[in-house]
Amino acid sequence: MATENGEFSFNSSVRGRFGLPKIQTHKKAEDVETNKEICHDDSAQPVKAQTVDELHSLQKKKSAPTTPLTATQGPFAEEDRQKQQLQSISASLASLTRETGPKVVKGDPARTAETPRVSAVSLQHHHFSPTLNISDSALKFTHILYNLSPAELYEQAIKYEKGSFITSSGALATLSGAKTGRSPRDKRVVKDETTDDDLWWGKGSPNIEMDEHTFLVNRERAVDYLCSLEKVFVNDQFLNWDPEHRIKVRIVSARAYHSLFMHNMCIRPTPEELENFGTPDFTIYNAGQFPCNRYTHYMTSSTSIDLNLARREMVILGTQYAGEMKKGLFSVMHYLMPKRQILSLHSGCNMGKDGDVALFFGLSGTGKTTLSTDHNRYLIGDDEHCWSDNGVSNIEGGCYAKCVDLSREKEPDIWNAIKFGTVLENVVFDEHTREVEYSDKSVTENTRAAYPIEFIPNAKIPCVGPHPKNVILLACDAFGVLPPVSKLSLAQTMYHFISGYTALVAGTEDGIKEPTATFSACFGAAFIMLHPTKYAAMLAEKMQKHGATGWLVNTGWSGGSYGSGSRIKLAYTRKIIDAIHSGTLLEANYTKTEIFGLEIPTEIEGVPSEILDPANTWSDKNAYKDTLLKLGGLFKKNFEVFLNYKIGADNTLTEEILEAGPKF
Ligand SMILES: Nc1ncnc2c1ncn2[C@@H]1O[C@H](COP(=O)(O)OP(=O)(O)O)[C@@H](O)[C@H]1O
Ligand SMILES: C=C(OP(=O)(O)O)C(=O)O
Ligand SMILES: [Ca+2]
Ligand SMILES: [Mn+2]
Repeated sequence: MATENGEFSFNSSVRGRFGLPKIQTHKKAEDVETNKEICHDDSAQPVKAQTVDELHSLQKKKSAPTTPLTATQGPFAEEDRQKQQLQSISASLASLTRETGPKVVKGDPARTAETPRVSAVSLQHHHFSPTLNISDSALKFTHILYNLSPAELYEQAIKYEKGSFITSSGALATLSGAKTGRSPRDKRVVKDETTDDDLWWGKGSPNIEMDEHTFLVNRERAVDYLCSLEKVFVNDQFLNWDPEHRIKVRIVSARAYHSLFMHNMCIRPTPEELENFGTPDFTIYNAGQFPCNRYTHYMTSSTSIDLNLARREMVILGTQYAGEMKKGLFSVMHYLMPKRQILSLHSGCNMGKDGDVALFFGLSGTGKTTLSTDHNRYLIGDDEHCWSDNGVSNIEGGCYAKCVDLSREKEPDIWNAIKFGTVLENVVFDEHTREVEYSDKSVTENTRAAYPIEFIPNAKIPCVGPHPKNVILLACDAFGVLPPVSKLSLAQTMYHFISGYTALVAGTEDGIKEPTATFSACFGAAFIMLHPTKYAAMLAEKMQKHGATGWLVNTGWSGGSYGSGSRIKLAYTRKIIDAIHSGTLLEANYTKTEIFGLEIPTEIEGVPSEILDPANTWSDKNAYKDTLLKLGGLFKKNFEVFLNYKIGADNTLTEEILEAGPKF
């Protein structure tokens, strides 16, 4: 019987009639003699604690210092280092109008009694006159949760962030709030003397200008918001596995979800690397819960993602979608790397047992993550890479997979990566068993899993490889007229790279919708900073130099457009990709398609031959021709803006590229 306070007890009258016999507690004579009055439950030693607090303190061991102190460093070296680290963080969080950075202290404010505290540190601008007004925020402490471990971040998320739960496989389910995808129209880039000349501005460009002053207004808003909190998360991590071109990034955020996401997505420093981290090369201020002020110049919504290349800072206001941080840093790399003659790529990348590397370009949802994650190959990365004279390197330390309709059978490696440490965004799960229902789109269709790359069993660590042999352009063609695979000439590869086509179907719920074509230069116009032809010229030069072959793979529809046809089976696409990797497709027989002039193979092992030419798969031949012409027209129209550009130093290549588009 349950009592009022939930305990369970027997009714005494019931016990009287049906209960167990009473336990006899008479002392035996021998026990009294040997002084064993107490009845022991077990023979183990009792704990060495007098209080519960003392007992709890026994549970946690202090992390061992990683770098042994040398004699010359002296006993205070560790304290000095900690102080320097906190000073650097206080400098990052300093208001630009007041005299000091915030007083920062390491550790969880809820556990100050048990956290070994380094004395509070704040950055002093000694050159400022002391008459400058001190604000209330300068009188309080901001607790810094610095590079916490996944376990610590789980605890923070579950304790303080609504919508955080552990799923049955051990992943951390989170909600990203009102925004469940990126907000490209809310991106702003500071236009100053340097960027005015360097960057791509105007029609088609993702770089919408803002001035330095407005950036500082938003930066101050974010910093004041973050410093007003009791605690903020700070991640110090790296980008780019190429040690020569590694970038140090600091992410300041207000949510454990954001900190764990970036822990997974950026390269994680070793404890030694962290000790010598020093000053970051780039800093993100993520104040996503707090909106921007729409009375501010250049603001057209309550969301603003602001990039200032001169200050090497990014400010996020009004969106908690975590992908904004990783793709924001990607934009930065699209500026920094080409300056060093390194090509930055919106592509997945993997490598065969023999060292053959393939790149997978494509817009969101076309299959970069799915197809670069291949059980028979080494994964170098799923989304962002650099191609330098040394070969390829992943920019990131993790993967960000779409989870909608995820199945263990079709994508076992991604399925198995969703375990303890993985951030699962916006998924729906059973409230009791915490089994995730991947087909449920109640929150969003863009459900995601972010996990460290080593969660994929055949990840190549370090994530670098030799020069690519195959460059695969992925298009999810919802019109259903592009062939499942075509072999491209260099000029065709450039034409399709600059076009960056895909066609997705917006809103899959009510009724059949027309597919809408998207053209996104370099398969990532939202992230490039220079004119598309700059990246195209570098890609052409590298492909030529290293003898890479270009391919166009349609991961979208076959046998009709969205609504009448069906999506090409993932198993078939995998067979096509296998044939590209093995080199057998290069040796196949080819025929040429009309309009687009694409070379299509007549046979591929494991793929029904009749689907290789889309003309065969449509029952209504007139509808096929009309749709093909329609898509060709869209390509032509999109390319008009590129007609007056030269690609690289070679005039003939430019002419060939213009010739490589659809003809009718
Ligand atoms: N034939 C196919 N090829 C590739 N992906 C497919 C195919 N059919 C269905 N899909 C699904 O399309 C989605 C591709 O998304 P993803 O790999 O995350 O794209 P990206 O990384 O380019 O954004 C996955 O959910 C995958 O299961
Ligand atoms: C995170 C993203 O990348 P992708 O969809 O290419 O995986 C995104 O575009 O928001
Ligand atoms: Ca993308
Ligand atoms: Mn992806």
